[in-house]
Amino acid sequence: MQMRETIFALSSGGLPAGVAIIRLSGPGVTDALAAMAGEVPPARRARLTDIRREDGALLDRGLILFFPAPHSFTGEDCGELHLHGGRAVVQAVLDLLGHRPDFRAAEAGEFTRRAFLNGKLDLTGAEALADLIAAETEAQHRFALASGDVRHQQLYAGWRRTLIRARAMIEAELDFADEEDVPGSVSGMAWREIEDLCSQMAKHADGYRDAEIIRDGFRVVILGAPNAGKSSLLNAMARRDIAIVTDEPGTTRDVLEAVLDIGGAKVIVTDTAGIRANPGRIEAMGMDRAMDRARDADLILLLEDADNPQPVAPPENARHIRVANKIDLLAGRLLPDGYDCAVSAASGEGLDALFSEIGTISGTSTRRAADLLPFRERHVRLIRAAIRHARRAADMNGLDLELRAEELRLAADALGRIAGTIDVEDLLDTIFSQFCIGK
Ligand SMILES: Nc1nc2c(ncn2[C@@H]2O[C@H](COP(=O)(O)OP(=O)(O)OP(=O)(O)O)[C@@H](O)[C@H]2O)c(=O)[nH]1
Ligand SMILES: [K+]
Ligand SMILES: [Mg+2]
Repeated sequence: MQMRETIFALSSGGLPAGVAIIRLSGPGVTDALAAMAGEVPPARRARLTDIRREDGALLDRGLILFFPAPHSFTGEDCGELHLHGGRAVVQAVLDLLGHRPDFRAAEAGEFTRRAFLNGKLDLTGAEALADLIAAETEAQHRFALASGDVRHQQLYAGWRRTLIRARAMIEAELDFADEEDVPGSVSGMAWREIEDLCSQMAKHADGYRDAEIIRDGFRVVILGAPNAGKSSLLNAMARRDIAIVTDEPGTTRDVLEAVLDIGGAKVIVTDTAGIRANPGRIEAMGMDRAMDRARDADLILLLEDADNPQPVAPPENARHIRVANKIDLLAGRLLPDGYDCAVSAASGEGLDALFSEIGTISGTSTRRAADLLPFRERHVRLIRAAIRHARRAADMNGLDLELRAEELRLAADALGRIAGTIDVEDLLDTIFSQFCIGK
């Protein structure tokens, strides 16, 4: 796809910086490079050169690179200017580019959007790239790389081919026979294959919860009676004073969060209001919030004062471990049975063991970071739609073959939308606007 306008942007981070990289893409790249550097450098070779305005004024001395179409990120002619990362240097070069005819500043994600339109990557590839740029933890980093892996595209494309092939077989049968679906016929085989495919797709879609945990974080909620030391524990885990700690029961009313990196995985720890019988009115509101968070948690730490245990019941079916706090107060006395971990939020004792316990439990999800998991809700929705149509087709035994073929077409189309093979125009703005400028 040939665009008329050449786009440019500062693609490196904030200024000032050691080096700033300005990226260009579009039909005007060669002219712009020649005008600024005297000549276009050989393809894909960095050249150190003076960068000058039309009137000959020197703006900087830096590296320029030229990536001729189609072997570039966007598939168009692309250029890069590696400048000294001063604000005035960069501004002068951006101004110069902005004054060229048919040049304009790129919008967020526009380079990647052009790459998609030119077939350099599919939609899942673009989404994985956005995740790679956003990745902060080691698990998110590994996950984004796995998501962008060609095996991911092949998996969905393979499923789609199976559906298209099955439909072709059924349509062939339509052409040759008027009678109903005969067991042992060609389409009988196709139906078994569709059933297998549906279970495979369902299993894949179920992995989305793990994907969410890797991307958005594993949610740990501290729950317990007033004064168990919940806020103290949050502060100790985060090594910062996030929550107010006092010896007054009922200090915490709101939910407070800390985002931690435990063993390379993102973990969100939440402190909540203490739970007790006969609370005051405001306290009761805090308790409601606490229980809401606990219901949504991936893991609840049921915290008790080891010296004065007041157990609190977790929400039904919620995954939880029992943690004893204030073990420094036991002074030689034995800890009662039934705790999974014992800590002192005051001294820090036992925190490492608690972290490693949380790491073990969250690890069942984060260890899957290198697996092929659906990594966007959009994908899961489309996979589930594909399963629905394919199952409908398979279950319509004895029914109109034409209707069944149509359901298979709908199933294949749903999968095609994941990669952006078919009608995605409406999606593009949503997906590409999530990028930063210059990508
Ligand atoms: N000795 C000792 N005292 C602790 C420990 N952890 C917390 N405390 C004390 O226990 C009291 C209550 O601590 P908080 O962290 O406010 O307890 P909380 O569970 O958040 O209380 P609420 O927000 O009121 O529900 C404070 O006086 C803390 O200093 C501990 O490990 N050892
Ligand atoms: K308190
Ligand atoms: Mg508190």
